[in-house]
Amino acid sequence: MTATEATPERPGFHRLTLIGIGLIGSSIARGARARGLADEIVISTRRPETLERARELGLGDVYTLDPLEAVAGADCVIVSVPVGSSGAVAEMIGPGLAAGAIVSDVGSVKADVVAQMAPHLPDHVHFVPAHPVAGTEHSGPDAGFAELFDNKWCILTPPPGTDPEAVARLSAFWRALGSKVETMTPEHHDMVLAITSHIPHLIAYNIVGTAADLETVTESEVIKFSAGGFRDFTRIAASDPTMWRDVFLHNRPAVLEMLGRFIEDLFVLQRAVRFGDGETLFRQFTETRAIRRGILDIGQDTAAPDFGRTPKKG
Ligand SMILES: NC(=O)C1=CN([C@@H]2O[C@H](COP(=O)(O)OP(=O)(O)OC[C@H]3O[C@@H](n4cnc5c(N)ncnc54)[C@H](O)[C@@H]3O)[C@@H](O)[C@H]2O)C=CC1
Ligand SMILES: O=C(O)C(=O)Cc1ccc(O)cc1
Repeated sequence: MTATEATPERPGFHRLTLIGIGLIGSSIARGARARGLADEIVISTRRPETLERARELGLGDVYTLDPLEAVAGADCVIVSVPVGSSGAVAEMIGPGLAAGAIVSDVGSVKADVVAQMAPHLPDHVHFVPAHPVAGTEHSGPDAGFAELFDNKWCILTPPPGTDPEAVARLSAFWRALGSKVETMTPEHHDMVLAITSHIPHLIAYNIVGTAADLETVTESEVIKFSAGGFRDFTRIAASDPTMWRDVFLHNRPAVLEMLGRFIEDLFVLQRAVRFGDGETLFRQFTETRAIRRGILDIGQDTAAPDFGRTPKKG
């Protein structure tokens, strides 16, 4: 397939450049290769060891540490680095981007990433930020797999005035990778993801930390008796520290808003426990059970952070 032949029915790119080749970048590479979505895949990353590993795994066709060389002649560039590095990467690649290229990312945060990247991108490219709501607690090029995006959402947040054809081409690419695509504003994305993904990760990091402190008192009991719920939290709390540090540093307003609401609601439950208010507890648990059943009924469970359901890969 060539770039000129690509249509929403026959999606794909001529030269697809992936900057960053960890869990998400390498899953895109594997998926694009498996589904014939690029004539050529160019891979660039910051560390020579990671690039060498990508080469050993055969993830692409061209490998370079030079981001400018990587983006030359690319009709699509996808940046898959921790969100705190998005601006620096955009600054490096900006001068080398070809006219008409689609530039995208996969960051878990959108408003701040758009603010970091947009000033460095020339007017002659189409900037279509994206977030595949699909992942695992693993990271690095070995962790990716071609099916990661199957039946998962990919959210696009194109700035107002973005060429609809570029949005359609990137949507078609993500659909061909297996995703369901939805478009929204970056600000709305950040609020939704704060409560559905970012706060759950913060809670997991916190509860495992609290339990680890207890463990020093009770020796190995926390691990020994850890039943379903806690084990699932430990999976989430094993997620990459750099990536998650960046998410919390770059989605502060939405995370603080949702954390405030969460803490208020937690106090209500704490009060109910303290005063033996079984009615409040029962009502709350009944409501949340109905929400879970509703999610399963409409087949949307893959869209939510899935504490423990994703099979371990890589
Ligand atoms: N891990 C997950 O479950 C998901 C992650 N995301 C987003 O995807 C992005 C990448 O995450 P992962 O692939 O999980 O991370 P990862 O840690 O597996 O890979 C990150 C890659 O970026 C490279 N890198 C870091 N800084 C760089 C720089 N300045 N220039 C070039 N390369 C650089 C690293 O060497 C590595 O290859 C993040 O923005 C994250 O928020 C989105 C959906 C799910
Ligand atoms: O591993 C899990 O359960 C996840 O929640 C993966 C994940 C992490 C970050 C995202 O932005 C999207 C999905």
